[in-house]
Amino acid sequence: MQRSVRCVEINKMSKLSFEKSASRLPPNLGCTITWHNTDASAEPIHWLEGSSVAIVDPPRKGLHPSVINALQRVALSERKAFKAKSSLTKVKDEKRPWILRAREPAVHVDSTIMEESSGIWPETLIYISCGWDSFKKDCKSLISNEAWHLENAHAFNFFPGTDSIEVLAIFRRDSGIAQK
Ligand SMILES: C[S@@+](CC[C@H](N)C(=O)[O-])C[C@H]1O[C@@H](n2cnc3c(N)ncnc32)[C@H](O)[C@@H]1O
Repeated sequence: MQRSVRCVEINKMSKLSFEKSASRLPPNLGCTITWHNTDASAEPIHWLEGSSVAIVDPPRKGLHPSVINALQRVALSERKAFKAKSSLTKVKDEKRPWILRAREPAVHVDSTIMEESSGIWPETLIYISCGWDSFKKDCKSLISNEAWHLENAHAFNFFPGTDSIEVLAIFRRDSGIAQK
């Protein structure tokens, strides 16, 4: 299967940094990397489907409730119902101009066209946090119904002299529950 990385970012200005970072990657990665300028909270299930690993690096306030909800449902095998619901929102006309619907990549690294994959859902969730309080809240929600379990978490003081703590946490989907 063709390996791929999909990057989702609401701020269109980050396109430049993405392109700069992508240009530093070695050639022939054998991997498709795309950058999508969109609101990940509008249709989170779309971005989770087809990914074996999800990496989230939310702002200080933490993950949007819709993303938490999608992650819980993915882990609890409620994907079918959720996907059906998600397809309905797909055809619905979006009246809110601030909601971006850029499913097509704005930047595509590598020439391979990425195929829509289905049946694959994240088994691993990597959470990078710059907000300790919101991380604790999100962590509680993710592990509350045993959807995910926290495998490992490390705190980093990237900015010595400040009380800013970055947390790198790894969650795994509970395989027993995922088989349901
Ligand atoms: C802590 S920063 C991480 C940025 C990037 N990962 C990096 O290391 O440079 C959080 C990022 O989430 C983006 N963001 C916030 N809400 C979002 C949303 N609903 N959908 C997609 N991106 C969002 C912000 O624009 C911001 O760039």
